[in-house]
Amino acid sequence: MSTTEHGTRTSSRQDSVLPELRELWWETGVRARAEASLFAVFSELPRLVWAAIVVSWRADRLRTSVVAVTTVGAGVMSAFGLLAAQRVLVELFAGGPTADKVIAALPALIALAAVTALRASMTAAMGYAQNGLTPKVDREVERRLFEMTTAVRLEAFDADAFADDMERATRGSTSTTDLVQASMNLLAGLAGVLAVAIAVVVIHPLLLLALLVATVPNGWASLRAGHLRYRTYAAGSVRRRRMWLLHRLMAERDSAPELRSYGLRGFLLDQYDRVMGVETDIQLALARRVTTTTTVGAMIGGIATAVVYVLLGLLLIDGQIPLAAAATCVIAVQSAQRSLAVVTFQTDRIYTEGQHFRDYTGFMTRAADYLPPPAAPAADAPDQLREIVVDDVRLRYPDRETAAVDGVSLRIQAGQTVAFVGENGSGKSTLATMIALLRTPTGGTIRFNGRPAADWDNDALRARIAVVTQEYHNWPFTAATNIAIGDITTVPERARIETAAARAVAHDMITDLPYGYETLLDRTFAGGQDLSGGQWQRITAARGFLRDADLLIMDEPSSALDPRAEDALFQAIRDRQGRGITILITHRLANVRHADRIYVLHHGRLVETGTHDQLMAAGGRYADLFTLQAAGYRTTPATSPLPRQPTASG
Ligand SMILES: Nc1ncnc2c1ncn2[C@@H]1O[C@H](COP(=O)(O)OP(=O)(O)OP(=O)(O)O)[C@@H](O)[C@H]1O
Repeated sequence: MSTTEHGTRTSSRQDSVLPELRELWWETGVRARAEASLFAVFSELPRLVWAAIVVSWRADRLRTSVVAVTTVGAGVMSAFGLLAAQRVLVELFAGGPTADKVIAALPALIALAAVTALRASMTAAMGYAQNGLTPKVDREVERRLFEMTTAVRLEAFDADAFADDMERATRGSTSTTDLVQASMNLLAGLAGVLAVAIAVVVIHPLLLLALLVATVPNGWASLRAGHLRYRTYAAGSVRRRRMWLLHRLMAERDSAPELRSYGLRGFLLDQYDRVMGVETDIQLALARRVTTTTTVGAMIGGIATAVVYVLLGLLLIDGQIPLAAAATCVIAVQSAQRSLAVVTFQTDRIYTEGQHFRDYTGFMTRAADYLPPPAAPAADAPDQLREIVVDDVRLRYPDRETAAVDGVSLRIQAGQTVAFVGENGSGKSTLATMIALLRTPTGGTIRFNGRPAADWDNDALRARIAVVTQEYHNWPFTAATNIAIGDITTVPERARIETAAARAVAHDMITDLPYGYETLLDRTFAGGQDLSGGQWQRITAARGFLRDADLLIMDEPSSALDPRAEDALFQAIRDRQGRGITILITHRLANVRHADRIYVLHHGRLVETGTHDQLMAAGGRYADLFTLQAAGYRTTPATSPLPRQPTASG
């Protein structure tokens, strides 16, 4: 079936709910807010404007003060301007020779020119201060977000919907500048409206009511349109994430080879059509509703303005107001309409951006629950890690029925090299991440030199631990910095970096690169290079060796290494024996033979413990796995000691 046919097929059932469009918990809350009444919008406004002022104040006090003063000043000048204009008209419409009328109007004319110039300079100063505020507010908010996302415990990333929550918070952080700007423009618009209202009331109170009638419908329409747009945004967060994912899968280098070798083009384009079908439909429905709402609002607004002018004419004919006052009133109506248009537009903006801003502040509050507890007063770090005791430790991931690590107890002492072995998913990495203080156990305790982790200064304790994880990250930095990440203070210490690289069999490979240690390891940059999987693994192993930590955890450090590199790496690991603690996780059991102790995990439980010889003699799970693996290296086929895993074909 062609792509177009796929598209047609899916567009005919656009309303069907695709499996990936699952509604998440936070969307329910967002929808409730998005469905708030107009009354709720207005009642929310003062709080949002206040929040904007607080953010702005924190970012730059001087510029915030300038904006506040010029906003009020410009409003006052508007009122004076109108009153001066009325004075000019009164003098010009009075009886007598024209020259006398002009001379009489001259003081008011000079006053009008002065307040107009003053108002213009205040508006210019306000604009200048606002432009300077934008980058400061951006920085203030974004930095706080990054401070939070880099501080939360790893568990946060396991929690359902945390990624969505964070995506929306990122959007919210960029909304803050808009919120601040809109709040200031709103206050400026309100000052303008207030000035006109005061001037109009002086002329005739009834005109104030007419003014409101002329502007409220447009205001309602623009508020409603903003409200609809937000609802659509809220409902589309999961879909947008999916689109982003598809974009990456179809347009990026990493997925390009598999996409072609497995012929995934049609499949992915079909996925795209499905998601976009739903998206397009929703956007079209939104456009229809927004257009209807704004058109109706504009029509009612137009009728209301006509009513205002008719009313003015009637008052004039009736002799209720003089001609000069009526003329001033026309100017006032137009000025008020301009200011009120600003007010309603900015109200809409504040409401819309305010929702995103609340996503940001809400995320910051929720994410704070994942911050590590503050260090105990006077908490310190041990001089050297002498002993690690894992006592009945368990960890269950959110949304998982069973514990990944279930009641594990063990003791590791200084100088020991221990190994965690077991089948895939048996809990080895989870146990190691708890010992590395990256995750907190949901039960039991881990003690370092006899004290629970919570009683130590965790940052200082972590500095004594080096971890090479299975899911290492290829940082877009130079080869030298990629290794220095293991102890970022060593960036300028080339000798240490090179020693660590040599231990991880990475030195020669790095010097062969076009710029040696200064080669940028990311092809997206000019002159950047990419490495093979095994070469990256050597770099990450070097990262682990750099700190010469009291505790080194190596989780599958050799899965991509060639036999020679693997042998050299394990030799370097063995060199630590008797000095520091090393925890080794590997499926290549030949490499754990030298370990002082081997812990065998199965379904999260510790099922066997001992040295290689003890475990082989016991003839249990370890012996089975080892014998099976060893059989693969024999030249003559051996009978498998393990029952084979059932296959799909039986
Ligand atoms: N972030 C996570 N969220 C939910 N479940 C997880 C998470 N990480 C691991 N698990 C689950 O916990 C169990 C133990 O995983 P773990 O990675 O500790 O196993 P492992 O023994 O290291 O496996 P492998 O040999 O494949 O590396 C598995 O069932 C896995 O699916």
